[in-house]
Amino acid sequence: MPKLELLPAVDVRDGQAVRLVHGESGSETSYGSPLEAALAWQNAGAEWLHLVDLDAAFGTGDNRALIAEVAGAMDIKVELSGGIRDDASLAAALATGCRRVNLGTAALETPEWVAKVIAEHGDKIAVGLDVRGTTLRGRGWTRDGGDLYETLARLDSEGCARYVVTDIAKDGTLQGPNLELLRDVCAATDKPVVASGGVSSLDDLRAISSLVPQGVEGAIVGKALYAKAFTLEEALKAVSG
Ligand SMILES: O=C(O)c1ccccc1N[C@@H]1O[C@H](COP(=O)(O)O)[C@@H](O)[C@H]1O
Repeated sequence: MPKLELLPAVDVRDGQAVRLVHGESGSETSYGSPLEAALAWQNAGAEWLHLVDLDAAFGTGDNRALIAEVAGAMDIKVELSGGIRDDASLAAALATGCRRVNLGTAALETPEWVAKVIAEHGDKIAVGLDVRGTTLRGRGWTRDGGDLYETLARLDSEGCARYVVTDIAKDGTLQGPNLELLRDVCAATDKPVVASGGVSSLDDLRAISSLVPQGVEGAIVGKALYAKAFTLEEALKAVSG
């Protein structure tokens, strides 16, 4: 059985690495230079970086040049999110050399475009399913965007390669992941799922690891690393099997 992939997160707002609580604008805690944070995770042994342009996601500008600098400095695989909603933003994202992009709002608001880019780019496209309960949220998680399972069925039928599932109620809270949601999503799709939101401890990572046979491929870890609940080296060891 493959081991759980860990994706340490660097979320960028106004040029800084930040963590939010429940993804709410204004709840930021700042952790300094995004490049330094990303290099620290790479040096600690990460194989992936989850890199988010929060300003682009919220519609408060963008950090496109800085995101390109960070992605370009990485020797590891980069998953890029935030504000990728049309041909121009997708081209800019892919030009960073990232391994894949996450589409959020676009999957809710412009499904035809998303179907087109899934067909064109295959597994370079993942869709972020950011949910409250079973209702999807877009535009910086401020607007409802439909039913999780209806959208998942549509995206599956269009060949979407992978889903990044975030329980907004858990994100940035250090309250533990929503394992029930992950189980339910895995039961509804054959495609791999990356878990996001709530990881607080090595036991949480072990619990997510136990869902690898059901289809969970990876876990995004944010606040717990920045708050030093554990080190990335400890996390990688915990999921190494
Ligand atoms: O990661 C967050 O904390 C976050 C908070 C609020 C909004 C978005 C957030 N993250 C990522 O942004 C994309 C969605 O961006 P868009 O809707 O495509 O512009 C989503 O995949 C999250 O990974």
